[in-house]
Amino acid sequence: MNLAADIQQRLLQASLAARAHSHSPYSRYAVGAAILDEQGRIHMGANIENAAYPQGWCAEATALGAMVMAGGRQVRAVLVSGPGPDIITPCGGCRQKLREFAGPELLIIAADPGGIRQHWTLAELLPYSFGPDHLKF
Ligand SMILES: O=c1ccn([C@H]2C[C@H](O)[C@@H](CO)O2)c(=O)[nH]1
Ligand SMILES: [Zn+2]
Repeated sequence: MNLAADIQQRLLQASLAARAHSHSPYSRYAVGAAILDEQGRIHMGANIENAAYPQGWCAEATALGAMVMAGGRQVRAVLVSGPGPDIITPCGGCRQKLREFAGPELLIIAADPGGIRQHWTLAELLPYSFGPDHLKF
């Protein structure tokens, strides 16, 4: 995995700070996400649940929205933090949402308050993915 250690630490701190804003009174599973965009900026998000359960959304979705509204269009890396001890992995829907703004080489990092736990590429988590290029037929 080739993302500088200091940038990974910045993503970790941003993700944990975002996680503190989680609105997750139903699952009590607070999640934070930090996205590194093509301009080297970091965008943050937390999961936001809803009393009408299906209307809640994931931390990755919040962070993607923040990135797009700031003008970012490429995700270079994403760090997702959960409560631990089990390693968090982005849900299937978020893997696809990330695919819109990144290719198979996207670095996905999992963490918890104890630190970074795991690295994957998007290709590992979403093989044979459907992406924007499929619509250039
Ligand atoms: O990668 C993940 C996995 C789960 N959740 C949220 C959705 C829900 O609010 C809670 C429990 O599933 O965690 C995320 O935000 N990101
Ligand atoms: Zn998700």
